[in-house]
Amino acid sequence: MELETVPGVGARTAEQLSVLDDPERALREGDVTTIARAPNISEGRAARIARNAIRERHEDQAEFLQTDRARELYQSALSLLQERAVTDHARKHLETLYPSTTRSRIEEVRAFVTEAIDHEPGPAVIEALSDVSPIESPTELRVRERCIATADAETYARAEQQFPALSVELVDDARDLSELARGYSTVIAVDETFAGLDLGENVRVRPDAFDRVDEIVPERLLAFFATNRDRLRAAASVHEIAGLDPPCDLDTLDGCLERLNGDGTITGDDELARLQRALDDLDAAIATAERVANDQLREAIQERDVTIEGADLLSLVEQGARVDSLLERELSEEFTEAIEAAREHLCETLAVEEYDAIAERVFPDEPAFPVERRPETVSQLRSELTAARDRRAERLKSDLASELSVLRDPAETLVGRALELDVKLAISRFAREFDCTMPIIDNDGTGTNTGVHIEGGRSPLLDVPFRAVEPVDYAVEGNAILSGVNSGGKTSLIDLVGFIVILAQMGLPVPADHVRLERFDSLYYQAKSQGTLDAGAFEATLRSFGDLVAGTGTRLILVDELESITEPGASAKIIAGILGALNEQGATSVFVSHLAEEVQVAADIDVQIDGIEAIGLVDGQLEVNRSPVKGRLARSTPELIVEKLATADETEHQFYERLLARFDDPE
Ligand SMILES: Nc1ncnc2c1ncn2[C@@H]1O[C@H](COP(=O)(O)OP(=O)(O)OP(=O)(O)O)[C@@H](O)[C@H]1O
Repeated sequence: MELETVPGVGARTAEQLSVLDDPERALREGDVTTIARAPNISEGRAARIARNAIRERHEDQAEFLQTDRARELYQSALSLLQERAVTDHARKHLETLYPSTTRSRIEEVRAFVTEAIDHEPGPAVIEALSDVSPIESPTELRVRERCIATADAETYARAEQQFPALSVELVDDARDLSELARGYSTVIAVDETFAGLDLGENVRVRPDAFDRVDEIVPERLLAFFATNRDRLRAAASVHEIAGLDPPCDLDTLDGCLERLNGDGTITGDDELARLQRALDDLDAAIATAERVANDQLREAIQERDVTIEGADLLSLVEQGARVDSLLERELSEEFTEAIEAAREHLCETLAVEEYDAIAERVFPDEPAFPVERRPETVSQLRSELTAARDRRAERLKSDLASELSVLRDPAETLVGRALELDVKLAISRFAREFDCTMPIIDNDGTGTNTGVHIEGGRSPLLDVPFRAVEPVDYAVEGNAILSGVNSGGKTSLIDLVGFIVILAQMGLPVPADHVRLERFDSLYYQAKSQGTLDAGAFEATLRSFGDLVAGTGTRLILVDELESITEPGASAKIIAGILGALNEQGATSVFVSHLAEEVQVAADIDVQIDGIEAIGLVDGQLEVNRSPVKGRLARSTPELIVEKLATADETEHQFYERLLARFDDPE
């Protein structure tokens, strides 16, 4: 059962969802597994609840964003937020924000946002966030040197479940147990019945093992912290830099992580390091010890004049003695010294004085030249060192795991909060960079249609740098036609209206000084057609308006130059008809049109006309007042140019004046 196809929900399968009790929160968090764990919800039910919540959310969103252009505007809003997030997790999480038609949902996000925009998005936090990523579960591990033993079949099944990293062995009796101990460095006997028996050095009776999983298999917890070491450190520094309240003592956490290698082994312990080094250097140290002894002996032999009486020599030869006995007789002192030197060298270079008894056996007192190690005692030394190292490592792991066990949940919270801060900072940066304010969303149910009122709105969607965007004021209540000079900013204005309404219903701040609006049930935005539509496409467009006027609920309708789809005369009649129907429904609409007058003439109702006016021509360029003037039909660009020619000192100015008069009185 895959949930990962749904944007905003973490890439998890239902199998991985152990529990799920709050799908709304899960959606907000962007990851169904981060929600509170309630033990009595089955995976199947959890997945069902999640799917329903996701479906509802999509239906909500699909209902609100009625057209491609409306969906594009939502995507733009999302992208502007996502560009300001540092982590993939936050980008995904931001996708869980959507324009909702539900008041409670909008208010819930607004509460989150209000807190979010208080956070200062300083460069140091942003930098620290780049190393944070969601907690990862380490791969399943197997510990081979330890096993669980029980004589009870039920306990066996339970142990198999609770100790997946260990082998679980069924034994008959204590003898079996001792037998088993030969194959493992530690056997954990979990039955009470084994308590008090003498079971050998490496058998431990732990009836409490089930309550102390982390102590019995510290590797599991250590692997978790080792896998997440870097992101935990990054999340900790995010907390420090941003001044967040950490869920645990960060110095303690850091101290623990300091003692852990990336592969889950222990580091920074002198004793463990000493034993490990001794093991690593064992062969080399023995070879050098041999050399030390032999060099010393060689030198001693060279320096000595050995005088041996013929009779002694004969007796020795007759006894079949080799040169060793000669050495023993003649150079015993030197030999003892050389052997001593070898042992000392061995113990010193390995720094394992406590093993000097074994060192004595590696280089025994029996004279020989050259001096050579005793291989069987070398391997004994090696196993003793290995056992000592393993015991030490195990103790350290166990100690560290017991310190870390209380940090397991805080660790998840730590990373979770850092990631959440990334989401908040993305919103905060958006709000700060685009000078946003929280819009006022009027309560519904009052029967009044507030429409949309924007003061000082600045669109981040324009192709000019944000600082160069001229603020616009615009209010629409009921239905209006927006007229205006070419390139005056009509399309940009209805984009801004749609964009602000989408942000507001997502629960987000809007790029304006002041915005007041009603909560709409849907946004219908018909973008400008690229040219005249063929009969089929024209019919489809008309049908969509048919559905629109037949629909219910509070609607915001934005339409850009519908006249471009067909002939001007027919267009004016159609627009007038649609406006009449929408008026009856109490919808809010803005129709951008160059046919404002024609529509007004064709309409049965009083249609408000607003105009984006050119103030004049500067160096052949139109100077425009981007805020529409209410109730005024804007003069067109051609009119302005004719006016300029008529008023200028042109020889043909009478001709231009006559042209201009036609604009004043089209009849
Ligand atoms: N508020 C503004 N501040 C700065 N520049 C703006 C603003 N509004 C629009 N513009 C600039 O004017 C250009 C034209 O705007 P827009 O396409 O919205 O005009 P229009 O009136 O719809 O044009 P047309 O009549 O050709 O459809 C934009 O690309 C943008 O560069």
